[in-house]
Amino acid sequence: MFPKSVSIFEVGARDGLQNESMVKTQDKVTLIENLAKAGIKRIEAASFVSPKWVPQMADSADVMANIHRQTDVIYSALTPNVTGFERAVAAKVDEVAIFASASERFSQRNINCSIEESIARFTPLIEQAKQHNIPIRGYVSCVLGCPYEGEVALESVVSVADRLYQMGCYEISLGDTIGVGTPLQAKRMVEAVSRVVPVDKLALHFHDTYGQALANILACLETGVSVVDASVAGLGGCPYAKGASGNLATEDLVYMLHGLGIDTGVDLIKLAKAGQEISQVLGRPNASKVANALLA
Ligand SMILES: CC(C)(COP(=O)([O-])OP(=O)([O-])OC[C@H]1O[C@@H](n2cnc3c(N)ncnc32)[C@H](O)[C@@H]1OP(=O)([O-])[O-])[C@@H](O)C(=O)NCCC(=O)NCCSC(=O)C[C@@](C)(O)CC(=O)[O-]
Repeated sequence: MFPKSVSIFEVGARDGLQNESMVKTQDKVTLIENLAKAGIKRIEAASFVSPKWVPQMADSADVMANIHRQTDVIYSALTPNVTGFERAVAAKVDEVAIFASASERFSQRNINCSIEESIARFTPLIEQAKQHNIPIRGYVSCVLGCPYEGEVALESVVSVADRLYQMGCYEISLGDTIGVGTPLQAKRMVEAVSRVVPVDKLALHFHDTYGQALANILACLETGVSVVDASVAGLGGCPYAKGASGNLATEDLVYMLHGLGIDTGVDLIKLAKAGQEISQVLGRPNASKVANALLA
């Protein structure tokens, strides 16, 4: 049984643009505003990580300050530590996201610490977020494979997801960071995690490197999960996962969901135009098959 509706968590402006060389602040703002106009209600708009690590996101405070915000849209940001959280609060984000990994080596490469150290680093951040009444989302990277270790033990995925949930994350987003997973594997992973984290608190975050993301999402929807991360025009990748392409294109996801009779609240044509505009700004082909077909 598929869910009646799916909540789309749009990550193009963060996961997508963190990998692009120096996009103008105004172009980011326009993208975020266009996404909201297309009916997207949850937008990851910024990332308060170290600008030494990811200079592409250094203007996150300016992005947040310049968005013409819609009251029914949640504008979220990544925060790796208390410094990032304080910057996010100053920028008046609606919610923050912490990000851990199920793979030790990816954790070291991405946030310069072990999995255990990352949990310790998140603890004071979570305490402060609770004091400010700011919801915290949790990511687990490398849930279906790691660019440095290859296979990742399912027990590690389950354990990290469980810990982030127990610490107070309201939702756990399961990241196939390098898009290597296949449908049965993805479904089994979600089923395993849902034994410790309720399925209605899980989200799918599948990169499309091997062209499997849509099939993986379809398989996982059968478990009851109803939140899916996606990236308009398939923007992006991860600076610490070489060769990984962007998340599944939001347009392709919306097209499939609407075809299944699943409500998203998104206007597909407006979304496709938003993706086309940012693709033109970046001077790169639009990675959404659906957008290319619709706008032809
Ligand atoms: C975690 C750290 C900071 C550790 O980095 P570090 O070098 O170990 O930390 P540090 O505390 O030693 O700080 C180094 C310098 O950065 C500064 N600094 C420190 N923190 C901040 C901050 N928040 N904001 C601004 N400045 C900061 C700090 O003040 C210091 O400045 P200095 O004294 O040298 O002048 C670093 O590794 C980092 O920022 N990593 C982020 C990497 C990243 O953004 N990766 C991509 C996002 S994750 C992803 O894409 C996966 C996901 C979520 O999409 C899911 C999936 O697909 O799997």
